[in-house]
Amino acid sequence: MCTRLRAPITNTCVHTCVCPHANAPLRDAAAHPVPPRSPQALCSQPGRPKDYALPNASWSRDMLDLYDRFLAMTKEGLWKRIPSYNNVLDHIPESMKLAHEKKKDTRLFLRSIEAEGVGFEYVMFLNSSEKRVVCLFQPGSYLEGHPGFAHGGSIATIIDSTIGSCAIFVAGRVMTANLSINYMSPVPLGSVVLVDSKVDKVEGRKVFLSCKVQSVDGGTLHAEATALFIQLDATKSQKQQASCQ
Ligand SMILES: CCCCC/C=C\C/C=C\C/C=C\C/C=C\CCCC(=O)SCCNC(=O)CCNC(=O)[C@H](O)C(C)(C)COP(=O)(O)OP(=O)(O)OC[C@H]1O[C@@H](n2cnc3c(N)ncnc32)[C@H](O)[C@@H]1OP(=O)(O)O
Repeated sequence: MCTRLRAPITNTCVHTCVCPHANAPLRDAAAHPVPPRSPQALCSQPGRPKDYALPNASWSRDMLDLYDRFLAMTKEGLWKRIPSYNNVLDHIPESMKLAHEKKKDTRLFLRSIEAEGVGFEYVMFLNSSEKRVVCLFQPGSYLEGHPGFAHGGSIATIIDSTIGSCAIFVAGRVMTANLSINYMSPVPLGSVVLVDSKVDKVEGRKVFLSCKVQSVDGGTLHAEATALFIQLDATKSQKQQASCQ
């Protein structure tokens, strides 16, 4: 089942697919052990690229419970799960692709580690009316910085991508012009954090956003960030594209 979602400002349609199987009813975690669930088992759509933003065997109980909570909220219609592929072009509707953009052997940075559970395990949910994207993030063991904790660059990456996805849904194609992060508490590898981003204001092509990275129980503020994204100027980017043909 796919619902077409109109981004409020740029009138872009973004397909968000809510997998019928993934709408599993909320589990009573104590009563039911967590069966390993692979994306293929949950939601494989023939001909579609693999959607990585679905539970897999590496997801902890915290991650699965949080996922179930947000998935339940998608039923009320305010929240939509954002599918996630390993090539950035798979996210862009054909109508928004630039003429020269053809799929090559590239990978979205966050999806560049194929093995489950050792890289960026994450799923994003969009609340279009609040201009907000929340990302459930479980950093894997290959993202280590200080022993046992996620590298600051991996935190910056998940923040940049969450805030960036929020900016995209409000302003279409954007690029990060400025990202400022305060790190308050290190994120343990394997833990689950909520990356909660929102648009604060839009001034012409400038989109100002903010973001907090918190523990699931809300008790720890790991980081907070502000960012400026610039909506790409079609003429400029085409000019740039022409120059690099
Ligand atoms: C499409 C819908 C699909 C739905 C997708 C759904 C989910 C997404 C899923 C997958 C995708 C995954 C991740 C996507 C999310 C995030 C993507 C990551 C984003 C990045 O990782 S991206 C890489 C890092 N990023 C760069 O590599 C940018 C390098 N940079 C430039 O490319 C230019 O710099 C640019 C384009 C930024 C601006 O260039 P430009 O020529 O277009 O605009 P210009 O310079 O005229 O600036 C206009 C006004 O912004 C002000 N301004 C500019 N920069 C400023 C700054 N730093 N501080 C304060 N003010 C600033 C000026 O002062 C002026 O202000 P004013 O108008 O008031 O004078």
